[in-house]
Amino acid sequence: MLELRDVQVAFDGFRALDGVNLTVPEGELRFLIGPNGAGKTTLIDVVTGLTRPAAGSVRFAGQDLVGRKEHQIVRLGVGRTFQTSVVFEELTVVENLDLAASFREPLWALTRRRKGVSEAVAESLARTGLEALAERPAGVLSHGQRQWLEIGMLLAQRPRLLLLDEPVAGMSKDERERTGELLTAIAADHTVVVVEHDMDFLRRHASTVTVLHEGRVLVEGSVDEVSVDPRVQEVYLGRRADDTVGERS
Ligand SMILES: Nc1ncnc2c1ncn2[C@@H]1O[C@H](COP(=O)(O)OP(=O)(O)OP(=O)(O)O)[C@@H](O)[C@H]1O
Repeated sequence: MLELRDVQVAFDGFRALDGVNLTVPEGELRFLIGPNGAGKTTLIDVVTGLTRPAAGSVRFAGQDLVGRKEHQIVRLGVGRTFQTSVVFEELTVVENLDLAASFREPLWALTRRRKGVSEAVAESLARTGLEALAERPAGVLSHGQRQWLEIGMLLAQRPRLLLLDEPVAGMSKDERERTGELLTAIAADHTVVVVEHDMDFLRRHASTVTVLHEGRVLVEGSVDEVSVDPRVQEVYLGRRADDTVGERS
């Protein structure tokens, strides 16, 4: 379980997070939305140790995360994707997965590794549906396949909590659908937090949505509850929430 209490982050006096309270129970697929600058990426940065909050607590699976280094938080089972790609184009799909998986292994395990793919890598390939592309260089993947590879690279690290920043941005309709199914499948045995703006996507795949605005949690509820909430509509410039939310990125 992930729990943020009264988390505050300030950049030169500007309050990017202004007292965020958020609880994500184990095994939930939680969507995080909010206008540009609402603090969504900052929230992920705080959980993953990239940004240290000025105040508040961040707990995951009984551990306090504040003050820990990024790699320590990864080892506690928290993984994230970035808005920018971390894939090595010259390496094959399986090599990228292998490299990601090795991040959590001690050095002796790397030197003693047998030939062939590890269980974690094989599982990631199967889950993301990339088996047929395993030996292709990552550079030849389509945009959608590349995003799945990044999710696979996270899975290969065997996290318990995954934080995904706009995983369907730039994807085709079919790719979005497959990603929604993938996220739902992953949430069967992980806790997943997804930053996403696309309202159609949320309607199809989200159960609970948290709306951030100006560094605070504005509303939390089902997609239907959230999209008709007057506070959410007002935040999205008084237009129909589903129009505006869909446009922003
Ligand atoms: N390192 C930083 N230094 C200064 N200001 C920052 C920094 N990181 C974020 N901010 C500011 O904090 C606010 C929240 O940013 P954040 O990226 O978390 O928003 P967001 O909700 O993810 O927005 P977007 O949808 O545009 O990605 C923004 O006003 C941003 O300009």
